[in-house]
Amino acid sequence: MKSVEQHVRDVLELADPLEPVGTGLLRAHGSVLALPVTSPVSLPPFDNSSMDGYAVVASDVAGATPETPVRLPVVADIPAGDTTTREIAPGRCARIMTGAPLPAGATAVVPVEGTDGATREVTVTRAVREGNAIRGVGEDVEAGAEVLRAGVRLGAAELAVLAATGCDTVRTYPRPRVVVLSTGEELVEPGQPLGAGQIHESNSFMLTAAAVDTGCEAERYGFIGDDPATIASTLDGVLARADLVLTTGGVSMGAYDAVKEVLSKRGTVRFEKVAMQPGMPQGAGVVGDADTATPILTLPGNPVSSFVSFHLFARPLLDRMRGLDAGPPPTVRARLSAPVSSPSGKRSFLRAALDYDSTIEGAGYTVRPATRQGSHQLSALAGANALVVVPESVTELARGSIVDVLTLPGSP
Ligand SMILES: Nc1nc2c(c(=O)[nH]1)N[C@H]1C(S)=C(S)[C@@H](COP(=O)(O)OP(=O)(O)OC[C@H]3O[C@@H](n4cnc5c(N)ncnc54)[C@H](O)[C@@H]3O)O[C@H]1N2
Ligand code: MOO
Repeated sequence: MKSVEQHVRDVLELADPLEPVGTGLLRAHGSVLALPVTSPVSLPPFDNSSMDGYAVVASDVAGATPETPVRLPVVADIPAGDTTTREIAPGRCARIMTGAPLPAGATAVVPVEGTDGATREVTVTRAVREGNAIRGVGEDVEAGAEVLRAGVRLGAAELAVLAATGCDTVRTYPRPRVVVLSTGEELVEPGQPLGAGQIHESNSFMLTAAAVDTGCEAERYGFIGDDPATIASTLDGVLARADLVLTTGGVSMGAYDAVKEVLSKRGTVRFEKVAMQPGMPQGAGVVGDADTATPILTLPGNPVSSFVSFHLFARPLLDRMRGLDAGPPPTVRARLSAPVSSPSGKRSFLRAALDYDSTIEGAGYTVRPATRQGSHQLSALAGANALVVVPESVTELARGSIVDVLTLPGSP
């Protein structure tokens, strides 16, 4: 059987990072920056006050106390946004608001709490040092400096720094467009009654959500039956609007495993058994014309198998497409709170709840494996935030063993 690592390598060969595009800031939220951004302006762009108060010459108020107040005439009133060029001479002051430009000649700001707040002649009762409550030009960012490097994921803070430097468009890797298509004659749309032998379709909801969580634009095509001609024409129809197609079902050894039948005759998809549990039957390749070939991963139909396959194979590929490092899934070491078993020769990915435990000496993680580990058992998947990895050569692990754990969205 093929190793998990080899299958990851083969999947990552299926696509390069997508061609970067220019995008407005909010549209770029969550995307990855393709080029570094330098600031054309200094931040702050001008010396300004960090407090509401009075711009003064610091030496004028050096001796100010409640017992020995200093009185200064107020020659100007400067709100934030004031565009007038202003200046104060020694012995005078200007009332100034937070964010307002510091008048020339001023060397400090006395907060309003250190004064009587008067508007014609102010009484200052607190001495301040030179530079007090002044935010100097460029003390945050100097004009020409790099503010974000290529490869950064744009979150709230990154969008703020971009906007602050006046940047309204950035070059980012587009979000991969993922189309999710499930197959199976037994499937029924949720909300509809079940007939004999039928189950409600769930994989396409799960994978569409997982793709969105991975920073993609995902389309739930829904599901179709096992008719090869319908599968072929449906795939042809979605290729043009997908950077990655994910299918589920129809890839094992069954007599009606139609995805395998259809894709064995077109594209480069190879169907293989990967030495893992769950998720053994996998297909990966590209379909469509050479210049527009679209990667496709055919994931197994069992819901838990499909979920685990997404995190091990689809997520790294999607990360690569959107400009991130497609490294191994994030992993922590944790202490098992219950014994587990695993088939020999396969790497198990057991659904589990990971907790950060500050009572452990030196602090650390504990991980509680779910009791229902069947690849059809969605109830245990729903409570899981991690996957315990049991190596191929290990069949039993005792409670208390230290194990590798893949973290999933929502893990501590
Ligand atoms: N003789 C063998 N049988 C099976 C093998 C094998 O090696 N030899 N492998 C087993 C393993 S492991 C898996 S995993 C499954 C994979 O099967 P398929 O990918 O062909 O998937 P299906 O047979 O279509 O469905 C499997 C299972 O999952 C349910 N299912 C399918 N699609 C959905 C969906 N969209 N939403 C919810 N549930 C779905 C389906 O009803 C089946 O119960 O094969 C084993 N068999
Ligand atoms: O590999 Mo299947 O995914 O065990 O259930």
